[in-house]
Amino acid sequence: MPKVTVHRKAHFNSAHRLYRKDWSDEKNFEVFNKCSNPNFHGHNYELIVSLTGAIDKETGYVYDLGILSSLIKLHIEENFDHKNLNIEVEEFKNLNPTAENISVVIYDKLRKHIPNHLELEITLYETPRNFVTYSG
Ligand SMILES: Nc1nc2c(c(=O)[nH]1)N=C([C@H](O)[C@H](O)COP(=O)(O)OP(=O)(O)OP(=O)(O)O)CN2
Ligand SMILES: [Zn+2]
Repeated sequence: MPKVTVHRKAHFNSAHRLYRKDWSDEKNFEVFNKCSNPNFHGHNYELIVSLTGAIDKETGYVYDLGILSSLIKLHIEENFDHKNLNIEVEEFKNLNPTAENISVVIYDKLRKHIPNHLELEITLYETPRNFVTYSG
């Protein structure tokens, strides 16, 4: 049975600040540099959600990309788009919103809505040149 991967792209624009509350501004600047600016900065995040599995004999689908698009809109875009991640998104109130941590949060939010037999991979571009992947 061949396994095929389907991908859906999405995007959201968010502000964030990389820092630790228990460090001084100086120490945060030493480690996170300009990304620790106390006044925040923003990114146009590009997200790719990938599902791998067998092709369903009846539908010819691995998974309906229309349903995947709706899941991403409901669970990711509505929570993250045009938000300050540190202040407005519960998951990052005590978690540094690095691309690594954001991709794990996205994975955890989507995993529970995706059938168990499908593998899920998150690819998150923070800038056109900085991106991370996470697959659980
Ligand atoms: N491992 C990680 N490193 C960095 C992260 C991250 O999430 N994980 N994030 C940042 C900052 O958010 C920063 O804002 C990224 O912007 P920048 O350094 O300007 O990235 P560019 O790709 O635009 O930079 P160029 O060097 O001009 O290509 C930093 N590191
Ligand atoms: Zn940043």
